[in-house]
Amino acid sequence: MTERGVYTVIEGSDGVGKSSVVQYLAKRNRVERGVRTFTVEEPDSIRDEHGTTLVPIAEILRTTIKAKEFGRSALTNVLLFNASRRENLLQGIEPALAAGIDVFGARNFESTTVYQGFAEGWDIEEIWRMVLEATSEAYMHPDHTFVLDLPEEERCLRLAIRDSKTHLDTFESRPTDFQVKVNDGYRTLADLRGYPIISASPNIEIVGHEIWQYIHGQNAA
Ligand SMILES: Nc1ncnc2c1ncn2[C@@H]1O[C@H](COP(=O)(O)OP(=O)(O)O)[C@@H](O)[C@H]1O
Ligand SMILES: Cc1cn([C@H]2C[C@H](O)[C@@H](COP(=O)(O)OP(=O)(O)O)O2)c(=O)[nH]c1=O
Repeated sequence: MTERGVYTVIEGSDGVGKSSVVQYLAKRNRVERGVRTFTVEEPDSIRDEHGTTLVPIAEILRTTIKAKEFGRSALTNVLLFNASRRENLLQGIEPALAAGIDVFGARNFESTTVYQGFAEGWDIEEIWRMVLEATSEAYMHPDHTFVLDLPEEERCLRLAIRDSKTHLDTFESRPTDFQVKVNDGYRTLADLRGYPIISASPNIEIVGHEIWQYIHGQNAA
């Protein structure tokens, strides 16, 4: 019987380095361990090792979600994110894990908890109930979850550099008090659920290696 793949999630605010860490870990997993590895950066589609989109509807939903010209309530955001992750799970993540493919993901239901719950004020219990209805216990309990943490000034600097050529999306353009709730929300959630909080300040090799050691070393999370 094929051994099930390992699902690892990196969480944290916009611009802390989730995507960079996911790409670092996926590459290292392929090169050092020779394991087939996919990546998913919610709310985008899961992608294979060539960067090919496996769930086109998730990619389409992401465009709608990020369009700040379309006003919407917190509940609509919960529904949109859950629609995207349901299809990603059913068409991409679950079949990959069942086939023995490892999956590294940026964001999971903690993002909805923090952004739509702690920051936008939608009921947390209700969010968890709705995520579970759209997904599964396995989705809500990945093998590993890590939260990246970065001082607010460093985070803003990274976002400014990354997005200098593009425009800020629906969530990135929220006012500072929204962002404070997001940052605090991640720390609260990590404490509550026992997720390791990783400092995202050092360079990507150091941040990525620390998480790699958690996964494969003695500090297994
Ligand atoms: N450890 C790091 N040190 C310096 N810059 C980083 C580091 N990690 C990511 N970056 C840069 O910061 C920006 C945001 O990183 P990204 O991975 O896109 O964050 P996220 O996925 O959390 O939004 C990118 O320009 C990226 O190259
Ligand atoms: C998955 C998810 C994302 N979001 C937000 C966080 C981001 O601001 C935005 C996705 O933007 P994206 O650019 O894909 O992520 P990032 O900025 O981390 O690279 O959607 C939620 O509000 N709730 C959710 O459940």
